[in-house]
Amino acid sequence: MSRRQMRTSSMNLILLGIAMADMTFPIIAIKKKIEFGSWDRENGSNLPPGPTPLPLIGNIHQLIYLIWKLNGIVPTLDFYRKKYGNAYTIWLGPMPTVNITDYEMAHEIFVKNGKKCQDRQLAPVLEHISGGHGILAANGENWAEMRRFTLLSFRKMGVGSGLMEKKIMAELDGRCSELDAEIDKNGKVTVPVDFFDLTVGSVINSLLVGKRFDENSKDEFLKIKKMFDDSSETFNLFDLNVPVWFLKWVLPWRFRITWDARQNILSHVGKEAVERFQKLKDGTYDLDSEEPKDLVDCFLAKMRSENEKGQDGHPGYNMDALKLVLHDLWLAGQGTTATSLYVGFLKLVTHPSVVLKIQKELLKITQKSPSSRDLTLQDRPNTPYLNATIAEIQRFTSVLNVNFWRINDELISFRGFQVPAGTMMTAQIGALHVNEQLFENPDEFDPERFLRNEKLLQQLIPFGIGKRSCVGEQLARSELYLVLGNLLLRYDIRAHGALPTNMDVFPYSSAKLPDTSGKFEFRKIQKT
Ligand code: HEM
Repeated sequence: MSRRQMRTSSMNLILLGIAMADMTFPIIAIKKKIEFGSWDRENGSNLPPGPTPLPLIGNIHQLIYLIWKLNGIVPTLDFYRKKYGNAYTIWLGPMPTVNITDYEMAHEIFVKNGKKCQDRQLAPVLEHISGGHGILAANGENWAEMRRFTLLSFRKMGVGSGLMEKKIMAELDGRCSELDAEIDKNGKVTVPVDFFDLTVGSVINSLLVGKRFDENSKDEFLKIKKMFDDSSETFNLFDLNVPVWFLKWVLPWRFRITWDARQNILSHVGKEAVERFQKLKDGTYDLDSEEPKDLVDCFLAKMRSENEKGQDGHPGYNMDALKLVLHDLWLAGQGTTATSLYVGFLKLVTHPSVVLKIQKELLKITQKSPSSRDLTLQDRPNTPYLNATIAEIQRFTSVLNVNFWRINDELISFRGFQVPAGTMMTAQIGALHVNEQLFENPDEFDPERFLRNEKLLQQLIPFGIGKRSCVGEQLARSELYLVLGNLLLRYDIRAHGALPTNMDVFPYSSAKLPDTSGKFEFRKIQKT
């Protein structure tokens, strides 16, 4: 771990402590108008077991100690699971949080009782930036409308169908032709993490604003990406709860780093939308609502039709909301997918027998006389080994150390527990994916676990569960399948130098960030 990383990690741990001493209660309790004590047994609540909380500070002191001792949030959540079972309560100050680490239980709460827990506990700093618009840091009618709109627009643009597949493949082919040019000269090419970032970033950018990242725009993309990574390094449980005024006045550098990263993404993705809106007003651009070019076109068409309805139109369709939706999709879809691909290749180059099995499976399907072809989404039912490997990669990657909390708006009863309205609850995906009751020997990279027990595929929830689960799941699944599968068909891929082993450089932050210094060597596989 570099000195900078060590500094950030220690800082995160200290901040976690300050945060919990104790901001959470006044902020959430006042906002949600929840009375202190509403979690008492007299009020009919019977929360799952957990460590004994102290007045006001709850379990914060134990949390900080364990996170330090066990070196991370996921091992701490796993420790509590082993001690108290798959549903346990941890008190962040005087606020209880109910944590679930088992699939069946998560399904019972977040799917069967899905409507009762649609709202997120919004990080004040993110809510401040979003103003309640967008998808990620929004709740209620605004969130529901934007989520519906996004899913519908994705469908219109061919996500999950051949149309999107063509776009992903065109992007991959473009990137591969750059690699091939280098291989033709030197016999091999060194591939850093940027390759995955740019491939995924371009697919999302094309979907959102109709542009891929080429030679001219790639530096701009990498700059924004770096800013966002820097802000993610420091974003932890503290930022999820602390009020904006505290950040602004006591830790202005910390507020600025989050604010700048978000504003930069906003202005980058928003620029194209604003320019197009202006052209539409000037009459120099027209919308094709039958075949929208990208998400901006879909939104502008909807905005126009809602405006035409006058008072009856939905007020949520305006330029601010468009910018926020673009921001959220870019933010939520870029790093998650690119990290999964990068971690995937880190695992694959250290497990050559897995690669050989995948290649054998894929060649059987794609290498038919007289020529070979690319792998397509239609092949999925015939590639169980690749499917299992992608599942195992996603289990290992588990992009969130601590999942976003939902807040239930009605009492939820499960397995004899009674969780009153206003409680923070979540399926802790990271901890669930290392639960040895579900995934035997969880530290081992073992794709075949999913072939030995097919039920396991259902119990893996990398995209979350319930009403707030991932909007980009279909897109991400298509990208992972096409990019991983086709790269393995085209190239012999090995490690370039020593590979990093640290899969979570900032184990105290809310997202999992692997050491991205790893590089790969690609050589072309000669095809028939
Ligand atoms: C491998 C890639 C991805 C992973 C592992 C992933 C994972 C997740 C997870 C765990 C959540 C939170 C679920 C919860 O609250 O329980 C989420 C939410 C979300 N994801 Fe993804 N995601 C990925 C790719 C994408 C892509 C490609 C997009 C869009 C282009 C996207 C957009 C979103 C949005 C907008 C939300 C918030 C949904 C809401 O609040 O209603 N994600 N994702």
